[in-house]
Amino acid sequence: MTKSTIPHPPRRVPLIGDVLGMNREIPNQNTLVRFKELGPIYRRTILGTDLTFVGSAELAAQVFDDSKWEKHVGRPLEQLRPLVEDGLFTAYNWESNWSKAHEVLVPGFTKDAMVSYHGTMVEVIDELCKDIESRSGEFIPAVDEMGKLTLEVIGQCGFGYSFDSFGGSEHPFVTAMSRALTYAQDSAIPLPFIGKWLRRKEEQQNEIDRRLLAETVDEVIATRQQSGERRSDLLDRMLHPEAAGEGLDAKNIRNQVLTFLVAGHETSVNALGFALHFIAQNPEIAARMRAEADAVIGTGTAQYEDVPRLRYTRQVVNEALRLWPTAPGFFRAAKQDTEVGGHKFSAGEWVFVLLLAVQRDLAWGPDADQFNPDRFSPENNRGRSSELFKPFGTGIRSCIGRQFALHEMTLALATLLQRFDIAPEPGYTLEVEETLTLRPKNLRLQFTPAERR
Ligand code: HEM
Repeated sequence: MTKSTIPHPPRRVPLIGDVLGMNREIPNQNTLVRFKELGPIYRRTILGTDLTFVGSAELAAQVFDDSKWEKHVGRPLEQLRPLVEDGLFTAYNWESNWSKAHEVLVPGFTKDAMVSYHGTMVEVIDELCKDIESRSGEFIPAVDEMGKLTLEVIGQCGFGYSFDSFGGSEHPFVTAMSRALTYAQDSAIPLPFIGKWLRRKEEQQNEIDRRLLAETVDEVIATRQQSGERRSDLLDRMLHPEAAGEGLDAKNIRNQVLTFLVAGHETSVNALGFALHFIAQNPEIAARMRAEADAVIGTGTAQYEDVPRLRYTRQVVNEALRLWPTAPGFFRAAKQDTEVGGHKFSAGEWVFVLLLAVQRDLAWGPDADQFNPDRFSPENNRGRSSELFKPFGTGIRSCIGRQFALHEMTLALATLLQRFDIAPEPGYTLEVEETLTLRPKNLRLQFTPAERR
């Protein structure tokens, strides 16, 4: 079988290619639907560029094989390069700064490091609860509210910097970041002719956003340098590397700080949003989480060791990340001539693995589209193949912040459940919007102090 046999959407337009049936607003959800029509692998060819999508566990397993495939910095990630250049997330595999930074920063995510961040996470979650309590009974925009939490947590734990998120209006960094990600996503699909001209205004806005993001990062770094303070955090590790010669240059430190502010914030906030949506919609799930939090944490403050014992809460987090992976997929490139599902790929060719489809593979059962945290119970976890659940990516370039995110989200949800009854807005049905990530659109929830406290 040759690569030309890979299915493509119907009605190919001469010269331009497979432009019909594209959806620029929700491209990932559109791709999910296409798999149902075209099978687990298909290709759009637009203006000569091939975009190949993989959407089943069986084919994903082939592409996750690190001996044949590796991370690819795809178009949307390339669009972020003017902003974060060779930061960990967007670095090309061959860039020496990737391995340098990986070595310097991995110790910032060990168990000891996580223990050191725990107290700050507890404090920020407490501030979040106070903020929510001051608006008790109102329907509040849940994603914006969780954004205050995740920005403060990464700002304070990673860089000893507070964005004063609970002080007043949203920090301009958040708006600029969200727009920059949407801009990157929009650039993922090549635009025929007139598109470039239509995007002039967005390009200008993107310039402004990039400047603001860069200025914010400079302020975060300058604040630390001026104070001369030493802390056990990510910034300290970069500014004062343990071994001589291991250091990152100033430009790369800047790229890493911005990378962490974006990567450490955007995906976690949206995952919390999805989890809260399902918790609000399912009172029996909320009741189980609350009973667990009461049993594990009791009436005091959550300790570090409590978090791994919040097993059901973690199942809820996992299930939210399965059904709506906030990083909806990632790119993989062939390291050698190889095959996927019998289709030939030459070295350097790439595919986009849509987790949104892979994590709903029928191997999860006929109800794969339903939210059910019991899928992740210890007995159901036994024997499941790992490619069915990859919300944090795969291989050496998978998420460095995985434990950080899981600890933060589990702790935050358990604390919120202990303190509040959470109700959905009447009539709300989940709609998912896409920047580079997925997020619940217009999700507003009502938090009322839990009656028994
Ligand atoms: C629910 C939360 C999160 C999700 C779903 C998530 C998902 C991912 C995924 C899928 C990748 C691999 C992307 C690729 O292969 O192109 C990745 C990489 C990365 N993530 Fe996360 N992430 C989350 C939270 C975090 C947090 C909290 C941090 C930082 C504190 C972080 C920092 C990074 C970095 C720096 C990379 C690039 C790693 C490398 O290539 O060396 N992420 N993440």
